[in-house]
Amino acid sequence: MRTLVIGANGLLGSVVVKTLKERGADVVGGYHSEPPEFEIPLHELDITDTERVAALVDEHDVDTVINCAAYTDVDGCETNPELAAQVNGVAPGEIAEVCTTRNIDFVHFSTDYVFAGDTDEHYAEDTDTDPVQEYGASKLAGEKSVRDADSESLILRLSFVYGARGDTKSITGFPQWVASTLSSGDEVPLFTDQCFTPSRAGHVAEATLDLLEANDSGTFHVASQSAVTPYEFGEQICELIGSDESLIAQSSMSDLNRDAARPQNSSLDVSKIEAELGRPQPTLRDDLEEIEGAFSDYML
Ligand SMILES: NC(=O)C1=CN([C@@H]2O[C@H](COP(=O)(O)OP(=O)(O)OC[C@H]3O[C@@H](n4cnc5c(N)ncnc54)[C@H](O)[C@@H]3O)[C@@H](O)[C@H]2O)C=CC1
Repeated sequence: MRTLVIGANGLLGSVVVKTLKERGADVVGGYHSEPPEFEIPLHELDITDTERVAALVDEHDVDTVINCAAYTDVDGCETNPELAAQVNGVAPGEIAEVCTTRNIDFVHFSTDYVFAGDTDEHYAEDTDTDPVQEYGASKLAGEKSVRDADSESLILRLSFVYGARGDTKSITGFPQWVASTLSSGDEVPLFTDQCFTPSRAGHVAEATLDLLEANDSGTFHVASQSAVTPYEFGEQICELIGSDESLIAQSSMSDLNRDAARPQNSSLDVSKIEAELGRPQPTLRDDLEEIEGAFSDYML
């Protein structure tokens, strides 16, 4: 099995590369500007350049393409909707076309932000979509373009991706910010009015490869079974590193002036993938334990 991972320097992409290598697969990586720290064939690649994607697929004779690249800056997408539409909407469909004409597997990732987030329910795969910002609209367009081009593709919707990078093993983003701020003894303001089911990158990578091995296709939600607010997520990080819980302060989404609206509750129903893989999705506590070592710099 030889797999082309596009977006190999992103958080999820780096973890997918690592997981493929652990499973003994040959991996080729495409990255946008900075290469990841892997000893595999690496190529600079813009996913909007479909001819280049096709050339790499042919050059390396890959049998699977996993697209982890996306324009993930939610506020950036709001002010630059044309770029969002091109990178998140059009390009994934063109790559799906490249794959289907060669009869090779294609995996694409989407987001909980395709939903409006104005209900208390968890969203199932077949719930009506209604994104409230350009990022979600562009990702929804990407789902449609992929499905239209390749009905056998796998589309995996994720929610708040976090984890330890596959190459450097370091944590990034929200958990890193919370842990480093707490370990410096500073207060961390965290929203109590937003809710999601965080997707740990390592868990997503394992589930993705298991679905591929089982020859699955279609749309699946891959996330934790725990629906939490950022405040509750922060509390669990605080407990993990042994910090002072009084440093976590309650805040509200309206305290921040951001270009794009966010869904209030974008929690994903994960029962479809649980039934398919025959195992429960992890709780947030399970997931944090898996990457406990990556918090060692912040342990108190
Ligand atoms: N980060 C999150 O909280 C969530 C992410 N997702 C989805 O999960 C997937 C993986 O996201 P992450 O790893 O978290 O994001 P990330 O931002 O860490 O990685 C995205 C990668 O795409 C690359 N990229 C951007 N534009 C590109 C282009 N034109 N050509 C080639 N590469 C390009 C970036 O350089 C980056 O390395 C994406 O499809 C994203 O939409 C879904 C839900 C939540």
